Formats: sequence, structure tokens, C-alpha cells
Amino acid sequence: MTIRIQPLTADVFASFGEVLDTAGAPDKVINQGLCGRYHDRATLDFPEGGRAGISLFQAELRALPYRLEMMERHPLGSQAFLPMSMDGFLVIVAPDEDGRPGTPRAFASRPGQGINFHRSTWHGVLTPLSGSGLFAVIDRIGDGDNLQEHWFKKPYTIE
Ligand SMILES: NC(=O)N[C@@H](O)C(=O)O
Ligand code: NI
Repeated sequence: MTIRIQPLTADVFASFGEVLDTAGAPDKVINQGLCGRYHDRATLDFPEGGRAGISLFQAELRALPYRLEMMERHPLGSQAFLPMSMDGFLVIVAPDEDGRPGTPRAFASRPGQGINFHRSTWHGVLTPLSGSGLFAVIDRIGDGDNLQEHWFKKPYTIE
């Protein structure tokens, strides 16, 4: 089955997580008026202990059409992907259907956008399509099994 990539917007992504960008006016202007602060724009959620960690991911670039073989989720915490280059990337999510991913949805972020997956949101792994492939990732550091994978019998084609 082929999944068509759509533009990423806060509305279409709302049930899966938050989109971080500087659309519109900043919530606060700081630093003697020289910096706009887009304040508290995503929710870090680690209900069963653990703490927030910041890691760097240096990911290989992928190409389209993209073969989606697996989706994963983190039952113990949210996960944010913040590109460290001005490049869009591929964001793949799916609703949960009885403990497995339903039909995936694919979005292309704009340069300068980051995302934060809600805890337990089914998602594809970090998928850069251009640029450096370097991302800051904010997710849960702690004990317990925070990774659930689902491998599709028939991979999807994302394009
Ligand atoms: N496993 C890991 O650290 N990365 C994944 O969670 C991912 O979403 O890329
Ligand atoms: Ni993940």
C-alpha cells in the first residue's frame, strides 16, 4: 500500500504530538528585545519516573519512495526530534489499533520545524531526507522498557 506524504501542520499532527516552529509572533520577547521566545511549546511526559535527556542523533539520509517496514512507540515517555540543520524531514505516525499501528500517515516538515511525539505514539524512526542528518532528540532516560516495535508483514511505500 502506498502512503502519500502530506505537509506537516499543527492541526493534522495534534493527536500524535506537537509541531515546534516559529509561526506567528513569539510568546515573549527577551534579551533586550533581540530574541523571540516561543515558550513551552511541547509537553515532555515521563509519568513513570525517569528524566528528560538530550541526545544527538546523526542519522543516515533516506530517499523517497521510502519503504516503511517497522513502526515503534515509547510507552514510558514522549520523544522530540529537533533538526540541527535547516532541512525538512519525514515524519510518519499511526493511530493505535488494539496495540498495533493502524494505517500510517506521512508528513513532510518544513525547514526549521521540529516535532514532539506524545508518549506511546506509533512513529517511524528518525528519517532525514536532506541536509546533515543531525538532530537533537529529547526523550526519557531511565529504567524500564521504553521501546515497542511493530514489524509489518507487508511494508508500506511512502512517497
Ligand atoms: N531508538 C531510538 O533511540 N530512536 C527511535 O526512538 C527513533 O524514534 O528514531
Ligand atoms: Ni522513537
